[in-house]
Amino acid sequence: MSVHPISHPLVKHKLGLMRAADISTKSFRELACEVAKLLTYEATQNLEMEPATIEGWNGSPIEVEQIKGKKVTIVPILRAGLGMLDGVTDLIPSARISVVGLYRNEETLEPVPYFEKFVSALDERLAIVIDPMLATGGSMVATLDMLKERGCQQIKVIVLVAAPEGIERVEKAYPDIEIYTASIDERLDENGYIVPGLGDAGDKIFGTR
Ligand SMILES: O=P(O)(O)OC[C@H]1O[C@H](OP(=O)(O)OP(=O)(O)O)[C@H](O)[C@@H]1O
Ligand SMILES: O=c1cc[nH]c(=O)[nH]1
Ligand SMILES: [Mg+2]
Repeated sequence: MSVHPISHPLVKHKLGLMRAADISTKSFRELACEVAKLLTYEATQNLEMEPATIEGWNGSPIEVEQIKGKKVTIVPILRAGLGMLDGVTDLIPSARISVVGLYRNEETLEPVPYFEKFVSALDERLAIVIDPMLATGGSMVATLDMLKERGCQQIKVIVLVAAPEGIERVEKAYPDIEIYTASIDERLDENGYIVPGLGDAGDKIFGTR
């Protein structure tokens, strides 16, 4: 597995703003979307291209490059993953969307599934899983299990913040998966929250704090 911490100044600056204790719901939501967009740009850098011939402005045929017919499904993990969705679809507007609903049991920290709706032909698609937080990694591994069970072969993960513990858990279960993140933070605290982290990303995006 490769982990790609994205150190672009815009990503670092915007993520830094998201860490402020007094950030508003509006700002947190806007920044989550903007950082997601920048990470999507990085995560799609090596998509395969193919040449195509089109009619140019003066009627002459011209050679252009197009993204090779790879179908994409974006997979937000509810709830918090929805806060990144608009940023990703801004760059990949024709992507299909699969949804996975999980919440973390506050005592065991294990993921509890409550919803799933996948698009068809997962075996032919690149899946881009999005969630702001990769903490223990339980929610992400559960989502990757669902995708793999349905035949999905190419998967990328985009998270705003990752804990080393979560990266390790995903790496153990799925060594072939690439993770794009705006930051690898220090550690998890005794309640399974990422430090320094962002706090509860779902609560901040939905205003349920
Ligand atoms: O790596 P893990 O230890 O599994 O923790 C990360 C998960 O926790 C958060 O979701 P939460 O359970 O708070 O649900 P929510 O998005 O509905 O707030 C977050 O958005 C991840 O999905
Ligand atoms: O730090 C964390 C860990 C899990 N879920 C969050 O929203 N934040
Ligand atoms: Mg939450």
